[in-house]
Amino acid sequence: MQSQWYDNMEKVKQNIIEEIKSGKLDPEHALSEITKAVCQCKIKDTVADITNNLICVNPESEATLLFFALAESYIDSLQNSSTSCLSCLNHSLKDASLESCGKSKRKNKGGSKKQDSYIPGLVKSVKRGACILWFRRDLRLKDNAALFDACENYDSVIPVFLWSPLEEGNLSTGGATKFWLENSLKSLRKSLRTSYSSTLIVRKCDNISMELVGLIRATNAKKVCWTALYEPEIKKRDDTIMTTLKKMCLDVQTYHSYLLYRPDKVQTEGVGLRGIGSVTHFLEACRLNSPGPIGDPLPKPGIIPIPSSWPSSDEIEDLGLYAPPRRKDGTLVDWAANFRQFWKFGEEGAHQNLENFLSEGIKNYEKESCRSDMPNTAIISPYLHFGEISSRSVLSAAMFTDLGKSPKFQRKLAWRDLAYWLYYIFPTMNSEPVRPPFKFQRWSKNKVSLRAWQKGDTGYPLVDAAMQQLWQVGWMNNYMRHVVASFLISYLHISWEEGFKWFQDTLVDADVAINAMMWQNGGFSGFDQWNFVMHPVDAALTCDPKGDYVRKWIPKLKDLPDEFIHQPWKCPPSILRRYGITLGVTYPNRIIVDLHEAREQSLRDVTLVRRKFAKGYIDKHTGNDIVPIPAKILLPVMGASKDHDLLDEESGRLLIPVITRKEFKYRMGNPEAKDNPYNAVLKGYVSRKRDEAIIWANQNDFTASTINEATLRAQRYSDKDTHNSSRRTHNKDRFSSV
Ligand SMILES: Cc1cc2nc3c(=O)[nH]c(=O)nc-3n(C[C@H](O)[C@H](O)[C@H](O)COP(=O)(O)OP(=O)(O)OC[C@H]3O[C@@H](n4cnc5c(N)ncnc54)[C@H](O)[C@@H]3O)c2cc1C
Repeated sequence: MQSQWYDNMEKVKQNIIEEIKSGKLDPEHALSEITKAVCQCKIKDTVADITNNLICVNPESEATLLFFALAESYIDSLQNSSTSCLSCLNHSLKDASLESCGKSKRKNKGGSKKQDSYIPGLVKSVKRGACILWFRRDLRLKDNAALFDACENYDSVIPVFLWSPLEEGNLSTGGATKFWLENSLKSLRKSLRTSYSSTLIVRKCDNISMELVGLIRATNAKKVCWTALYEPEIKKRDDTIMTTLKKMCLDVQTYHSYLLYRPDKVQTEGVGLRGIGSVTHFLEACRLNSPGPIGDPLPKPGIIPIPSSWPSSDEIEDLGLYAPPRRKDGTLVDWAANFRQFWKFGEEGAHQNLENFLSEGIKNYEKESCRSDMPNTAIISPYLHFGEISSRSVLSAAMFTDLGKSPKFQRKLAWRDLAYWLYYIFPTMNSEPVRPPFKFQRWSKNKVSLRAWQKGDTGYPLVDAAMQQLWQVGWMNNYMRHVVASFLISYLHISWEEGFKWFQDTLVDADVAINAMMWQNGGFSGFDQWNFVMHPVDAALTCDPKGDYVRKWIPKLKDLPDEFIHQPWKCPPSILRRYGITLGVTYPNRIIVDLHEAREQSLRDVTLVRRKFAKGYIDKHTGNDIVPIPAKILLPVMGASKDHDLLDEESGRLLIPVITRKEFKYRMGNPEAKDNPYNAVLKGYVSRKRDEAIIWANQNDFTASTINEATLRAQRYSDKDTHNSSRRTHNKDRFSSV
């Protein structure tokens, strides 16, 4: 077959060359003849065969390459004749190959997934001057479609990173993320220099649009491209930049690789709006309505063509991303010293963590991703945030390993996309409750409690260890985020907004969309609502059973025996003394003692607000909260489905019933109830042994049993109370199986 099409092409070529030589055909016309021959199927069967059977199945095959080499030889022989016409041929070839690939893909349905949107490296374009590649949160060389395309099609590629504190400041830019960004940029620039003799131009500016225009003029660039981001504010800014550049007759292109599914393409047709906010609903919407498979990751580009001269650049340090404060004596407070120990920044670090996870951690992921004392999760969130690895690469690598097909891990990646989709629909998700009545929730303004939580000084070792980890390395696993969020919201009664702000500043993966979604869900007011509350002691039985995690992050408690490590207030004073611990001095006393009462107060506060706004905000039949959203906001995501039953004609709003915690519904009907059959507090794996050990230690230590008697009695009483009120029939932590 190969020789057959080669003969055909050869015949076409000879004919055309003869005609050019004899003057019957001018070169421009010749090109259109070739275009017709190839694309309008004069040699239809051959071309279709090749493209269908070779290109899609194996883009690197000899036959495929030969096919395009032949096409290229025409281009070369006619190089000087007409650029516009050449590029026209090139486009036609590309279109033809894409079209045929589409046919082939359909034939291959159910078989291996292939790149659906672009076949790299098949058609060598006529190079078209310089291209500015505007790096943002895609700081990688692998699977970077914008970079790949620029390298394929332009004479030179100018990698640029622009930092405008004015424009980006509100969003992803807490202290920890800025530190991360600085290091990530350094890593990218190093890779560009060592592997490609290229570089990264960085500039600090006020107005990114103007800076880009300046760069275009200085480099005579013909194109600017970038990877799309989806935060509403950034998108709006980017749309304006695109309009400005297009007015300059520039070629401007955006690529979509930040997420698995573009938020503006996910629709609820066939799924409806009920269940919105849950990952199951989201995945179903993607399954039914996504435009196509996500495709395979692209390799790094072979070469990155460099310009003959580089525009000027600031130093990365000049961007002022990491600006540690100075002491009075002038020395720097290098608060990120531990970050450097813990993290390997950049693309290499991302792939290393993923590989470690896929060879080890994933084995325990399904059942024990909650463990804070073991590296059972991927630890890739900051890399995903800054695009040092694409989520497509993560998914694809995971799918290669049997264990990586773990549904739980895949769902976690979907959670990330869900957050962006919700933020796209609800652009104020980071600043106001999605459920309107919760604007009026009573929250504590106690600054001392907030500070204690932020600094890890609550007196609850599990909470404090997590907040210490956050402070020292900018990260904690998902389970621990739930523990500290529950403590802030349900026990300290401090608004989720404070938690959101603190996380934005201290997490290296701080991500407005995800952070806001999670804090709203924890703070009762999100599209979803956690049906659990983490108990600050009992959760440890699930995530840190021996206390190793606490010992690591609070070394002053490290010598405490296992049974006291999560509740030092129960430890006999003689043992505390032996290990040099004085509660209230070397380690704080608990900022709240009666956890049960604190939780009850939280329930009362929620019930109060729900009762006050029952009319219009609670579904009479199910007791679920209702979120009213103007229909016009949701029309773009609804496709052809209209969800008529949810439409309130009078107000033009869709009244969407949302997931509501069972104990809230129970309390609505029974506000004075003393019982709580749906108690959401997770008790962890109840350890009889641990409780017995505590009793024994206290009975055998005279000092303890006298001095601490009152406290212990109160504590036992409150424990008993909480325990009795829980009607759960099994001890397994529900959340760990989510
Ligand atoms: C209150 C709260 C705030 C959070 N804020 C952020 C944040 O600002 N940025 C952030 O990236 N994650 C946030 N998360 C989600 C989650 O805790 C982290 O993504 C996860 O702990 C990162 O660790 P990992 O890479 O080992 O995750 P893995 O468990 O290995 O999961 C792999 C990837 O899936 C994604 N993912 C996992 N869980 C979630 C989730 N619940 N929601 C969305 N995506 C998820 C992340 O990109 C993660 O890297 C928050 C969770 C809570 C409870």
